[in-house]
Amino acid sequence: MKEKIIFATKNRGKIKEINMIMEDTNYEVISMEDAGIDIDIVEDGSTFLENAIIKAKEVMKIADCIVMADDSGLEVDYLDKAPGIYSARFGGEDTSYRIKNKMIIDKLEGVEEKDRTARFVCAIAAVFPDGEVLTTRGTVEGIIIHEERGSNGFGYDPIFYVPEYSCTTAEMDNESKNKISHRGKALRSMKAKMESHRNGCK
Ligand SMILES: O=c1nc[nH]c2c1ncn2[C@H]1C[C@H](O)[C@@H](COP(=O)(O)OP(=O)(O)OP(=O)(O)O)O1
Ligand SMILES: [Mg+2]
Repeated sequence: MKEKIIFATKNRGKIKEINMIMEDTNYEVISMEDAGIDIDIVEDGSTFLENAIIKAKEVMKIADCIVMADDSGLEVDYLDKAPGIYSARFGGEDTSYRIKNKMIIDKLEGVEEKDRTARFVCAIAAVFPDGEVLTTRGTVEGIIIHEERGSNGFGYDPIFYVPEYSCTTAEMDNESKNKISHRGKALRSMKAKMESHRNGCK
């Protein structure tokens, strides 16, 4: 029997990527929705890591299994690393990503290629029923292009171009994106940490 992990997110794009990465483990990842948990979590931490821990601990209050959470976002160097932890709230929480992406492109109008660097950052926290907390982080470097490209992924993927792969993360399939992404890196580190920390504890 696989051990259950509730992933404390309401973002379906994340869940898809996460399920693929966790497929080869002894864990069964279920979404908050599948777990019947519908709570609004206030993400008032000052770092990705703090917010990931807040999300996982909030769900742990009403769960009986391992809870994991991801807090992630886009850092644009020219904008002093904005939107950063405010990525989901940038331009308003309910504003579409078509508009958010356009807002970022507009803010970079006239900015030359070398100054359009950006990165996706992902912090993951795993909280265990015994109170232990494990955390990891992953990043991927890219540049902000001038128009949206691609329709896979979610969020800021259509404007995030990865030079080494000559495409945006929205032009990659889930498997390719997971190989290089902030979330892929953070979650694979978490899998490794869980193996070394938790073996024999159960
Ligand atoms: O791979 C990614 N590809 C494109 N955009 C991404 C990615 N990863 C994070 N992002 C952006 C989307 C959102 O604006 C913010 C995450 O915000 P964040 O609060 O962590 O997630 P969320 O509110 O969508 O779902 P939840 O908090 O329920 O997990 O960064
Ligand atoms: Mg959020």
